Amino acid sequence: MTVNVGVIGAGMIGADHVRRLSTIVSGAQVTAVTDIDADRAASVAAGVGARSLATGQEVIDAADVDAVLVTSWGPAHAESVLGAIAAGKPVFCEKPLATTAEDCHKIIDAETAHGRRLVQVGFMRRYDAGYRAMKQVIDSGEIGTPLMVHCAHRNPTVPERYHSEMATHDTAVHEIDTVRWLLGDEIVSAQVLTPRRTSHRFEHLQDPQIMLFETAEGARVDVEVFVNCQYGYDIQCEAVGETGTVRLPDPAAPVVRSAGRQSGPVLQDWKDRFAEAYDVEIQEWVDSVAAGAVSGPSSWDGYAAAMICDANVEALHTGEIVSTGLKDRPAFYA
Ligand SMILES: NC(=O)C1=CN([C@@H]2O[C@H](COP(=O)(O)OP(=O)(O)OC[C@H]3O[C@@H](n4cnc5c(N)ncnc54)[C@H](O)[C@@H]3O)[C@@H](O)[C@H]2O)C=CC1
Ligand SMILES: O=C1[C@@H](O)[C@H](O)[C@@H](O)[C@H](O)[C@H]1O
Repeated sequence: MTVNVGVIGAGMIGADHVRRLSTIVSGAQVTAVTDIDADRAASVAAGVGARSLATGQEVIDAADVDAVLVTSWGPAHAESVLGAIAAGKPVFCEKPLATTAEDCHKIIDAETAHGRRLVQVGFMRRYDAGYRAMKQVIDSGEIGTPLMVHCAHRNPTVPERYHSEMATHDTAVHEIDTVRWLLGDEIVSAQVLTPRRTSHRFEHLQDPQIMLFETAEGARVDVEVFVNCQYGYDIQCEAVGETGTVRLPDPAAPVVRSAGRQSGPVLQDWKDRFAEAYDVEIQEWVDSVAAGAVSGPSSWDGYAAAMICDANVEALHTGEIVSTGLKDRPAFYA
């Protein structure tokens, strides 16, 4: 079976997923594309022989669209996801699921009323080979009960429009989801420490930030977000258990020994770091749609991330330890 995909939002990652669906992923084709920038939609659609349509609703309703991929701006996500659920069509939504926890909850309610899962959220690190290998080690019990996780998310620079809250919503949101998934545990509180600021930043930005989370089972998680580190895109993660540790491997790269020095490259762009993870993520989504059983990060995971991000932003502004207020995961999302 070929899954016909309709795409809402043909910007940077939308166009990249269209390319991926057309040239890398098997069992899928892009049949319709929309964007509020009609020229962009037309150009991306033409590149893969798809139709360009005027609105997201037209894409959702199209007879030749079996499943919907939402890659518009965050504030527009909820409307498209709710539209897809109303049409009974599987929908892959790039993070965030919605920009408010309230909208995430509307999606949970609509999906639950529909009676089976339709939504997958684009937390692609769960598809990265290194993180998957880490999870296998943790789940095997080899390092004992996890006690701590140390993470770092460093970008070389960010543009002026990036502000302090984005360190949570745009950046640490990946660690928030990844740690919940790695540990199979929920984050119950958040605190943010604000070190001396780097001079390599726009004046309005608190950079770096150290985020401290506690899980329901009592593990402690620290996430360093440093988005003007200058030297590269660097993602680090180490879980410490009662009897051992496991560390995320760095991407494979040649080690050069020359002129009395040993050196190797550091990636500069997150698109390169997670390129393979995106491929696997979209392939597994297509396969799950074809099999009629959507899996992967769920609406509940999107909601939990939104709640934890909100608590973290409050913690940034107040300096307090803030409870995430998350209730138990509903059986529907077990
Ligand atoms: N999982 C990941 O690692 C990443 C996820 N993202 C997420 O993907 C989403 C898109 O990000 P980018 O591609 O970087 O942004 P972008 O600005 O390059 O593209 C967004 C596109 O959506 C279009 N758009 C906005 N509202 C629309 C609507 N109501 N209907 C149709 N089109 C609409 C815009 O015109 C634009 O072309 C964001 O939610 C972002 O957080 C982005 C980068 C990486
Ligand atoms: O979502 C993303 C970007 O918005 C963000 O800026 C990067 O640091 C992330 O790693 C990437 O996955």
